[in-house]
Amino acid sequence: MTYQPDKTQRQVIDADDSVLLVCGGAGTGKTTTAAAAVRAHLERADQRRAEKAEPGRRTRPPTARALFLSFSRSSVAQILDRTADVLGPYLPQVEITTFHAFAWRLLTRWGGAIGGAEPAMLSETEAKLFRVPDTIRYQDMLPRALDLLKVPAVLEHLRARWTMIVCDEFQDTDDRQFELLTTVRGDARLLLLGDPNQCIYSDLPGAVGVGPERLDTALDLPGARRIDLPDVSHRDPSNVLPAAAAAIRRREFDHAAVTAALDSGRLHIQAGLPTDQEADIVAAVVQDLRVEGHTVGVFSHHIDATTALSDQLTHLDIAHEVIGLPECLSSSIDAQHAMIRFAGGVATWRAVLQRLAVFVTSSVRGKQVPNLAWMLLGKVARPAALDRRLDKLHAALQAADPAAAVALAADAHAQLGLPRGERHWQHAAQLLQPQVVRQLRRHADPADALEALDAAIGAYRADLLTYATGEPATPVQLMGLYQTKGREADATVVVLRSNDFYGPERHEPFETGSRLLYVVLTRARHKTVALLFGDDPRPLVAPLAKLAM
Ligand SMILES: Nc1ncnc2c1ncn2[C@@H]1O[C@H](COP(=O)(O)OP(=O)(O)OP(=O)(O)O)[C@@H](O)[C@H]1O
Repeated sequence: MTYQPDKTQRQVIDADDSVLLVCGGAGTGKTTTAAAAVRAHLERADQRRAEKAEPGRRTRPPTARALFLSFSRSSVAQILDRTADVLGPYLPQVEITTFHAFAWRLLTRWGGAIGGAEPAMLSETEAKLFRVPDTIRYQDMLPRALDLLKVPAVLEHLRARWTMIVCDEFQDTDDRQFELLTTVRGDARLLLLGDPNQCIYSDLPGAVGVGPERLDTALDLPGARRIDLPDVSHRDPSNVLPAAAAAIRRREFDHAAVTAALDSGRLHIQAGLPTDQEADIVAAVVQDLRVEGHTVGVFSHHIDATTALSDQLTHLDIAHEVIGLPECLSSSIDAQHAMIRFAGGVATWRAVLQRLAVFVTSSVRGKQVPNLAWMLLGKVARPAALDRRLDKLHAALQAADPAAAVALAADAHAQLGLPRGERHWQHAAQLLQPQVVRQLRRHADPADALEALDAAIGAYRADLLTYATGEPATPVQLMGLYQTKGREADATVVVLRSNDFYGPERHEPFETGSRLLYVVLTRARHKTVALLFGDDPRPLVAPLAKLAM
C-alpha cells in the first residue's frame, strides 16, 4: 500500500517544533511518518538555502542532514527498506544507524582525542575465552562515546552536522542513550517516536532508566509537544490482530477481540506440542505459509532454537535469514578468514583453532563455554576423531593457496562435524568468497591481497557487531522475541516453549512480559500462528494454551 498520510500524520509532517514526541500503538505509522517528516524538514531547509543563494552572495549554508537513530540492526534494515520510497531523493542526506554503531564510529574517528589507541572491539564471546588488554566491549561503547563528547572540538563538529534527529523506539532508551541524544543534538530538532505499550527492555540487565516514564522526560525538554496518532493500525487495516494483541496485553484472554481473531483464523494457536519435534513442526508451518505466498517472520526465544530451526530449514531448502545473531556470523567470517590466512602463510594454526573456538562458543546460548571450545583451545583433551579431522584440515590448508583455501574453509564446518551454526557458516562463506576473489585480482602479490582482505573484513566485522549492517530481504526471517520491534511480515510464527525465561516477573499482570507479547503479536499483516511446545507453559503464556484449537 502506498503511504498516504492521514490527518494526524500530516500534522507530524508539517510540524516545526524543536522537540516533538509522537506516540501511537503498533502499526499506526510512527516510523513511516517520521521519514516523511524528515523529508519535509529537508525540503524546507533546501528551500531556505535556495532563497539565501541569491546572486551576489558568495557562500551558501551547508546542505541540511538528518540522523535516524534506532536500537537494532534489524530495525535499521527495516527502516531503510520501508522508508526509502518516502525519503526519495533525500535518502542520501539521512544517516540511519544504531546507537552502538554511532558510538563506535565516534570512537574510531575521534578516539585519539581522549588518549586511546586505535580501538579494537572485543565480542562478548571473545571476552569469555580470552583476556585482551586495550579492547572495547559492547557495553563500554556508549560510556566511552560520552567521554569523547566532553572534548569541545568533537562536540562542536557533531552539533553542526544534523538539523534534525529522530529516535525510534524512544520508550526503550536508557539513561546513556538519552544523554547521548540530548548532548549531540545542539540546536537540531528532535523527533521522538514512542509507544509505552512496547517498552520491553526495562527488565534487561544493564538497562538503566528504561521505562514508559521516559516519555515524560522528553516532555520536560524545552519546547516539547506531544502528538498521539489515532489508534488505527495501517499494518493490519482490519485491526483484528492489533485488537486481539491489545486485549492479550491487558490479560483479557476471553475478550471478544481475541475470539474474533481466533474465529477468523488470523490468530491460530496450537499447544502441547512435542518439544523434541520443534524444528520439524515449525519448519512444516513455515513451508505451508510460504505455499500460501506469505513472507514469514519466525520468532523464538532461544538462540539455540533459532540455530536448530535454521539448520532444518536449510535441509528443506527454504530460503531464509537468521536475524540478530551477528556474533555467530562474524565469528564464522573470522574463523574462515583465519584458515585463508593460514593457507597464505600469514597466520598460525593456533590462530585458526582460537577462531574456531570463538565460533563454537558464539553459536550456543548461555554463559557456559562449550566443552568443544576448550578442546579446540587445547585446555581439555580432544577425542581422537576430532584430532584426526583437524589434522586433515590442517594438511589440506597447508597444501592450498588462498583461492583454494576459500573452498576448504567453506567446507570445514561439515568436515569437522561442528554441531551448530551451519547456516551462518555458509552465509560467511558466501560473503568471503567474492572478497577474496576481488583482492586476489587487484593485488599481484598474495601477501598484499591478504592484507587488503584484513582491512575489508575488519570494517565488515565492526558493522556486524554494532548492528549497523542490514540483512538482505529474504522471504523467511528468524529472530529472537526481543528483536521483533519495528519489524513486519505477512505472517508470523511465534514459538513459545515451556522452558523459556521471560524475565523476573512471577505473577499477574506480567506487565513487562505482556508488553513483549503485544510487540510480538502485532508484527503480522495477515496471520499469526502461535506454537506452544511442552506440557507446562510458563504462566505468562499459559492462558494462550487454553485458547488452542
Ligand atoms: N498513511 C498510511 N498509508 C498507508 N500505509 C501506511 C500509512 N501509515 C503507515 N503505513 C504502513 O503501515 C505499516 C506500519 O507502519 P510503521 O512501521 O511506520 O508503524 P509503527 O507505528 O512504526 O509500527 P511499530 O510501532 O509496530 O513498529 C508500514 O507498512 C507502513 O508503510
